[in-house]
Parts: sequence; C-alpha cells; structure tokens
Amino acid sequence: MSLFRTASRQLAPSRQPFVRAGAGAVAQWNRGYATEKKVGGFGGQKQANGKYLVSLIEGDGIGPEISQSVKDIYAAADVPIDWEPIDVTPVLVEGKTAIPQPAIDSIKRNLVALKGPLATPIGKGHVSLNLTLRRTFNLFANVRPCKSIVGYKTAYDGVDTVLIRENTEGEYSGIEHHVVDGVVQSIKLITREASERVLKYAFQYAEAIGKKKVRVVHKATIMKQSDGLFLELGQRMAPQFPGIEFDYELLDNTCLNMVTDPTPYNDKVLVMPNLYGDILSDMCAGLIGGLGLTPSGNIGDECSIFEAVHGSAPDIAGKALANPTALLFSSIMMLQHMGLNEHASRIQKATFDTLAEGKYLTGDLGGKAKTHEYAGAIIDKL
Ligand SMILES: NC(=O)C1=CN([C@@H]2O[C@H](COP(=O)(O)OP(=O)(O)OC[C@H]3O[C@@H](n4cnc5c(N)ncnc54)[C@H](O)[C@@H]3O)[C@@H](O)[C@H]2O)C=CC1
Ligand SMILES: O=C(O)CCC(=O)C(=O)O
Ligand SMILES: [Mg+2]
Repeated sequence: MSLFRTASRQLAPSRQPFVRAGAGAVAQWNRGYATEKKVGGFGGQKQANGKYLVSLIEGDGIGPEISQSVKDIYAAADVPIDWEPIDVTPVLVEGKTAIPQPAIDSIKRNLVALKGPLATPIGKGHVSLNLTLRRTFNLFANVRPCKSIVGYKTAYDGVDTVLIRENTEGEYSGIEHHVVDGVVQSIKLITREASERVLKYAFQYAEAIGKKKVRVVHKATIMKQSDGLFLELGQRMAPQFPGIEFDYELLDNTCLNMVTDPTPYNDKVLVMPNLYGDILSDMCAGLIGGLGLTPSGNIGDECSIFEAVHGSAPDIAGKALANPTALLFSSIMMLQHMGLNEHASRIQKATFDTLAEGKYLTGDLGGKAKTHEYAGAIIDKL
C-alpha cells in the first residue's frame, strides 16, 4: 500500500507543493533521523527566491522568547526559510471563536506553520485557539514523540515513545450544555470518520518508522460506545497492515506501566482519543526531563502545524528562563516534513551536543543558562 496518502489529491496548479511529506518525514525524529519514507500532508511551498515561506505564530507567554531562539538558530544555520508572522488573536464569527482570515490564508498558502504556545482562559472566555487551529485545518493527527536525551540523566533510560492523539474531536469537541442549575453536560464525540483517519495514520506511521506494533489506548470498559467504537475500528483496520501487530490497553494501566518502565513501549505507536493523548504526552515528557524537551506535529491532509507539547508557561514568561528545545525540536520535525533533512540533522546534532555537554542548560534542566545563552551555545556548535 502506498505511503503517499495524498498522492492522488488534486490541487490547483498554483498550489502544487514542491515537497510532499508527512508521517514518515515527521517520523524521522524518532528513528535516528534517517527514514526517507513519507506519508500524508504537503511539505511547503517554495518561493521564487528558492526559500520556503513558513507561517509563524510566536504565541503567548514564553512564546516570543523561544520563537526568537528558533529564528536565531535558523538564521545561523542558513535554513532556506522566510518566516511569515501571523496574528491569531481570535475573532467572533457567528458567535463562535474563529481564527482571523489573514492567518487562515497564510497557513493555507504556505501549507506549513510553526506555532508557539497559545494561552486559554480557564472556565469563561474564548475557546482554545490551539484546538480551533487544529479543527480549522482538520489537523487530524497529533504526533508526539518522546525520546531520552543522551547525556541528560533522568530516572528512566532509553525512552523512545510515540503517541498519536486524535486531534479534532473526542472529549475536546467543545460541545457543552448548561442543562439546569447545577447540572452541565459535556459531550465526547467519536466519529467513525475521524477515528479511522487517525488510526490509519498510526498504522502508516508505524510502518514508516519501523515500529512493529500499534496499540490503542482506551477506556472502552467504561465508555463502551465511544471508546468502544474507536477500539473496534482499530481492530477492524489491523488486518490491512499485516506487518504490524495490533493490541490495546486501558489508559490507567498504560500510565502505571509507563512510569514503572517505559521501555516496553519503544516498539509501539500508541494511538488514542484526544484527551488521553493530551494527558499522556505531558506524562511522557516527565520521563525524559520535562516539557522543555518534547515536540509535536499536528498533521492534516494538506496543512500541518508544528508546536511544542507545552503551554505558555506564565510562571517563567518574560524572564529568559524558558527552554526553547521543545519548539526547536518541533521545528526539526517540520524541516523533516518539508524534506529539508540536512538542515534538520545539522541543527539537531548541534542541539544534542549542547545538551550532552551540559555547560549551557536552562533552569528546567538544572542549569543556569538564559534562553538566548543556550541558543547561542547551539549556534556555536553549528
Ligand atoms: N499547545 C499549546 O499552545 C498549549 C497551551 N497551553 C496553555 O498554556 C497556558 C499555561 O498552561 P500550564 O498549565 O501552565 O502548562 P505549561 O505547559 O505552560 O507549563 C507547565 C510547567 O512547565 C513549565 N514549562 C513549560 N514549558 C517550558 C519550557 N519551554 N521551558 C521551561 N519550563 C517550561 C512551566 O514553567 C510550568 O511550570 C494555559 O493557558 C494553557 O491553556 C497548555 C498546553 C498546550
Ligand atoms: O489549548 C489549550 O489550552 C491546551 C491544549 C493542550 O494542552 C495540548 O494541546 O496539549
Ligand atoms: Mg496538553
């Protein structure tokens, strides 16, 4: 079966992508960065000057600081990218939170975006812009790899997990009702279409990176119909991928097993409904040194948006304390998605070398370096 899921997609001639990329490309992050196979999505639009234009959402809180580090490192590494900054301050369209049209147009034009964290007010206020972006562009798979950093010691060695989170519905479908005073209802929406889409992606991703197993993480014991459907669709799809072993595990068991010993998960791609993936990916980050280190890619059939797993970290914002590695690694996933593998490898090596050397670490990793000093150390190694 073709790995090029989008190969038959018809685009207007002016929108034909120069590079087609996706799961396999993103997957290089996990596989020692050498896989050539690609699945799904389009890897960017080259301009007349030979560079790619990439939409950039700097984000809130620590967003501008860590984005600056990425921009500085990219400039030093001569990455053929021009950034197109976009403003996603929400607008109301028919009473609903929406992304401003110029931002939508930019991402649709460029096909690829890098995004800093966007803060979401608790309780009242606008709905999450992060979720709105994922829904707006139908970014159905959120790929969250998590790999131990050589030279940075934690309680766990050799972690190499990949979690794929359904990204458009589930517990985060945003359907909530006030029923009567003191009673509210929140609907977990699971559809066959979205579930099959992300499950198929998980199987293709596993094939692309050479992982042998796909595991659905679920609570179909309790949510018999919703998680039941997700799991059943996985079971039905499995025979289409005879080279991949399929199984499933209850979410609570997964949490226990992972914090006991994460290494049995190294041969698997985990795929799950939205909320479980959100929570489990923060937990995985904790295994390897925290949220300052873990990247992600929101992958759609056409556009893709790369962002860190972490949020806007208001507790350290504006103090040059943030670790830019998670956003930088997300951008490396993006470069691989775009087929810019040499640049990806070079920046990645400089980052790994800086982390392993341990002289310039940010506070979250026990060091004293400011955000820009750490970025400067990476630049020195390029
Ligand atoms: N995809 C996104 O844009 C996300 C946005 N958020 C939003 O971010 C805001 C803050 O959320 P929190 O719950 O505080 O989670 P958070 O992920 O922003 O921070 C959790 C903890 O990790 C630390 N941390 C996070 N990133 C770090 C980095 N790069 N370097 C060093 N330390 C780092 C923070 O200082 C904090 O102690 C909320 O409004 C939330 O809705 C949260 C998660 C993801
Ligand atoms: O949108 C938000 O505020 C949080 C989203 C989140 O935690 C995530 O995507 O991991
Ligand atoms: Mg989260």
